[in-house]
Amino acid sequence: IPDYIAKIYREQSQYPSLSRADVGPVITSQYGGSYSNISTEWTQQDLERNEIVKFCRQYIVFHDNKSIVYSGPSGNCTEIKGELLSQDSPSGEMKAVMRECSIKGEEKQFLEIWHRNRKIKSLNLTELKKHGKVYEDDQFGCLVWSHSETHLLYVAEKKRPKAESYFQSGSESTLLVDEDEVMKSAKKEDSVKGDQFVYYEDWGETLVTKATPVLCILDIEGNNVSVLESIPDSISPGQAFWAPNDTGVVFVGWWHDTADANSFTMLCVFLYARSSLFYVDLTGGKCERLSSDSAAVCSPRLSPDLCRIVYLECEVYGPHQQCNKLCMDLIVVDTSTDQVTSLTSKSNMGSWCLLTIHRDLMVVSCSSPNCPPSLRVGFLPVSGSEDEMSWVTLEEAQTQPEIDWQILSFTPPPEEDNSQYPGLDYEAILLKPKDVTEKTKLPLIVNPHGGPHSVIVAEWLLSPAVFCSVGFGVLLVNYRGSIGYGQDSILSLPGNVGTQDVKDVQFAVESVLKQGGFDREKVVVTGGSHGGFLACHLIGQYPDFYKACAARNPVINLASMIGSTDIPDWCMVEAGFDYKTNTLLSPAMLEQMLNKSPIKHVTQVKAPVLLALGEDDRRVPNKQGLEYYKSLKAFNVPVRLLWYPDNNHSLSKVDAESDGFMNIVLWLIQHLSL
Ligand SMILES: CSCC[C@H](NC=O)C(=O)N[C@@H](CO)C(=O)O
Repeated sequence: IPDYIAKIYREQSQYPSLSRADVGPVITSQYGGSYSNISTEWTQQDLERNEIVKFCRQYIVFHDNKSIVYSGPSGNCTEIKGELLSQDSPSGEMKAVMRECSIKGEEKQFLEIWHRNRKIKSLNLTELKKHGKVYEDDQFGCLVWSHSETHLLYVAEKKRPKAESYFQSGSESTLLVDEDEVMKSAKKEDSVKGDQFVYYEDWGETLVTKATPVLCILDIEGNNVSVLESIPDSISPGQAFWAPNDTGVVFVGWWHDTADANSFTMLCVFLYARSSLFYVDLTGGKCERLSSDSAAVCSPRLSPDLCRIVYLECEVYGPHQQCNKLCMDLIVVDTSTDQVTSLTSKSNMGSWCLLTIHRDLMVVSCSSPNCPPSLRVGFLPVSGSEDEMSWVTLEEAQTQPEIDWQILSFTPPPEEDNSQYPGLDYEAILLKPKDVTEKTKLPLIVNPHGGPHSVIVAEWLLSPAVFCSVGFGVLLVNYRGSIGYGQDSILSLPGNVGTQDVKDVQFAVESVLKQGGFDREKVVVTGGSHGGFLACHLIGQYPDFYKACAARNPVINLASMIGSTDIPDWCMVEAGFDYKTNTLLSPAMLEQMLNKSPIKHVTQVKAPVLLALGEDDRRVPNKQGLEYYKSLKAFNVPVRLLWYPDNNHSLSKVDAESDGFMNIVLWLIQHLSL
């Protein structure tokens, strides 16, 4: 059995995901036709190399600016190695690449400029020592060409003064005997004694080692990098772009509490903290705030007519991922009328993701739980004709015939309605193996997502697809509090975690069992993070119902986690309190946190538990899972612990993800006696 399942996992993991698409400028060919080049980036697990590989493929799309006349690939796939960031220039003539490579065992970062078929510049940023490592993450990182194509804007770690010990050999000035030596030493880099072991607070999970971002500009012609000095120390900049005419730069600035603005050890930083849009004028150096100073903003974009900035805004702290994100469907927002229209209402594809739009030419990735991602292009129809939207497929994907899926809706029973936010429904996605006989009663895996304010959309999902291919039904529950169902749904959950979400999942499972087709004696639960919190709650609150459980980095005890997670605000908000950085926890607050935690029900647990923990998890520190492991052992519940070194909260390194999957499926099979 394990070999058979591993074979299916290997096959299904070979479907790549689209991570990016760029549309080049419209080119008129010598025969009069117009075309655009589209470059796409994909990712795929490479089980042999134990890496997620990134590759690119180009396509050519002939069009008349309204519809597509002809399209197709213009080459094969090429693997991308060492690229941290890349960006084509607006004219399409040049490309900038931020590259990391190892030279004689030392990691170096280069900024390369490519022109047509050659590399015309390769600037060793590490040697230049103007700043620390470049930020390549989605939160702060950017690489943006100026409109004039003469400058590049990016974010990097602020240069830190060299730190040395008071006792470092040669550091004592008395050892310098002649004056020349004293002069030479003064010219050496400034160093700070005694700061070698000072703790630098960073931005937490997935942003470790990133503490103090600065905006940097490369003057391409002059080979000169300058760090923008006029941004106040109390603001960490990111997500930047050039203002029209390149006279300034717009960016998101995260405010942080500064104890000492000149030291690097002052931050009280969570990405969910207050942030505003800023403009820094490059001629006079003035930095001004453009948006409110009491909200959180992100994802600013300059409109194509260069007249407006579009960005997302939400309240500071409160539930993470509260209503400020468009997802689930591809929609058009008419900014003059506020009307929202679906472009994909006629499609049976579960999920549409807009990768880019350039002069109304859209590039999308679409997929379903039974169909891996395919690449499509199409022109945005004129307002009112959204129904006529027509898509051209550039890269087709095969529907998996053995998987059936549907979206289910649930209305909580009256006693579970939330009196403050009444009348909220929720949904779940059910995957079932196709072609099973009427009499077959399938085992069911229940999987609530994490967050809790996130969502499982009806897209291609590797693990559920493999579970289904080997004979399990999979129920993915978007309980009340999931995103995509409005702010009321999100707000209904904080203060009610461990009850409302648990009951929503249980009600969904009971409803599915009533429909028939599943074996009531073979129901198991899996989940990661807050999904792991729910899985552990469910086996504690319904001890005879679930026959096995598998949890990735689960939240076990809010009271013991608040002091060690990188997002303590999460613990307070989800437990039902307002968050302030200077709140002192009282015994009553800690008691409320404990009461809402799965550890409260540990003595009831009967289901065997598989725990998968990341050694470097900063979000839900592995001590949480260890606390549960020790308690389960103390109460003689079968438990197995998988420990993944060099892995953080997501356990998404290829070996961890594939090993985790195999261990989970075999654990469930073993404890269901399948
Ligand atoms: C203190 S972390 C609480 C759980 C975590 N929430 C936010 O980061 C979580 O559930 N994460 C989910 C989804 O983001 C996960 O799957 O890791």
